[in-house]
Amino acid sequence: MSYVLSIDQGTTSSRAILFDRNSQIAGVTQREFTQHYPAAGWVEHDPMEIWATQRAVLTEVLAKTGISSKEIAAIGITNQRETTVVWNKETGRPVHNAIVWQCRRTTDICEQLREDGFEDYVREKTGLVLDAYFSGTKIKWILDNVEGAREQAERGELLFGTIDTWLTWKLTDGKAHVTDASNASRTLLFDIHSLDWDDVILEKLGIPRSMLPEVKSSSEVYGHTRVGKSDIPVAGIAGDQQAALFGQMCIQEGMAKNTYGTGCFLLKNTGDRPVKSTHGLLTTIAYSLNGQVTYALEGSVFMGGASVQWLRDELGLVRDAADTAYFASKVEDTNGVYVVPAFVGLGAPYWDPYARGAIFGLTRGANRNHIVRATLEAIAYQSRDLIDAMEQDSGIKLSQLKVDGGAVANDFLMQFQSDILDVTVARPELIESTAAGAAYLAGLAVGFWKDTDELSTLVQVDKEFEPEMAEDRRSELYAGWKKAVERSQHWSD
Ligand SMILES: Nc1ncnc2c1ncn2[C@@H]1O[C@H](COP(=O)(O)OP(=O)(O)O)[C@@H](O)[C@H]1O
Ligand SMILES: O=P(O)(O)OC[C@H](O)CO
Repeated sequence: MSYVLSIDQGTTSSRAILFDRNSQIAGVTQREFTQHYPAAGWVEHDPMEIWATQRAVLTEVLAKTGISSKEIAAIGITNQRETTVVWNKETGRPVHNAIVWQCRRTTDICEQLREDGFEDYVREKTGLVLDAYFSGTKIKWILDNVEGAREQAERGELLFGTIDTWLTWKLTDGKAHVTDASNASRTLLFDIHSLDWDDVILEKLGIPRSMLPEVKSSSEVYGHTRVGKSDIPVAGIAGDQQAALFGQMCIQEGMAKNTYGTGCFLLKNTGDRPVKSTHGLLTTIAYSLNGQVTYALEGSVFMGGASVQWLRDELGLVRDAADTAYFASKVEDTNGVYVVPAFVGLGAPYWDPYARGAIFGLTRGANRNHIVRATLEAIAYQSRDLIDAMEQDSGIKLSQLKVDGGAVANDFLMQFQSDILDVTVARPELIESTAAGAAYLAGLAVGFWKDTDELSTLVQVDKEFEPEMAEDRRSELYAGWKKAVERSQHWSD
């Protein structure tokens, strides 16, 4: 057998990617699916459409490459995290659309829990903040709002799963109702210390334990799926950001990756210690492998590449995202301009939902190039905010930042990131780290790859960006950023 197949079920598309033994991509297929916005701030997906598109791309990638199902050693799954599906065990039909991680409909439930003094307990047990982002309150919403759902759940007729669980259940014809520890750690229901569902939180949210999947490691055979005439083991599961961490082989304590997509997701491996953040970062499970759980600290930037889309679509300052590097490099600096892209408030370490976007430092000489450059720089400043917070929380200094995601194609951004952090930024040859991570986890489980030492030899660096900026310049620029952020805060309060 020569390949491992990775299923990458993201927020906007379902993809299938074939990796060979050298971790080279042999084929990719992708299908977008419908986003449902039934009310302001609400986001849903149809779980059957997710399954149909995922199944279709799986078949298509084999047809497109002419690779036989007999050549596939294992399937690994990586997924948009937190998104919640509840379905009937007998019929296999979801009782409601999936409630997507972005959906804000359960903000009031979170507010109520906070008023009840539940926040510290949740933080302590799950490592998360009490927010509508996570699955727990979304399950409660479905049980409270779908007619008859709570009674059915109490009779043991309904199952819950994040997208990994839903897909594994479908792939194995309902035989495996499982998740992995990385996905479980995003539900708001999982005690990341005892590694079990937490009965106090389940009781508070009125969620019967019988709905919940069995929590497995991130690399083992969960079941088999029939493709053509082969029964292929489904053997790896990890949430997409954790899969990217593994795909970049950030397997030692202190190693970190930042994914620059629509938003930026920064994860730092903290080894076998769950580190409690005092700066609003999340404590999460990176992966569970060979009987050992590895933890991570996580922080996210809401507006990463999305702020480049804003330059392109709303301001019309560039025609293509890639042009930003050209315009930014036409000037020596931003001429004192700072863009704070707090369009939806600010996340860690500020957590200010009332902050709003702003451009500071405009003078008569400020032009398009300065604004474009300041927007790219803002992505790097926000990432530095997170890295500083992580260093303070974990006491571990970052030695190198590994990067991936669509926006890492931007050399200007990568160089500025290195300059403002005073750290080497390493861009891998293979920027499909997420899919690679799921493939590696699955391949390890079936012996396709021997161990992480072998995998580490497969991850090749395309380019390393070394810091070139003088320390006093770095301090001056970053101090300006902090001042700009301060001015943008509490705006719509
Ligand atoms: N050369 C570039 N410079 C800056 N931003 C870019 C560049 N290419 C893509 N982007 C940004 O990266 C994002 C797409 O990256 P991707 O990893 O596909 O995101 P996602 O997985 O979140 O959809 C977009 O927001 C886009 O604006
Ligand atoms: O689907 P993505 O890549 O935008 O990732 C979504 C994250 O997993 C949400 O936590």
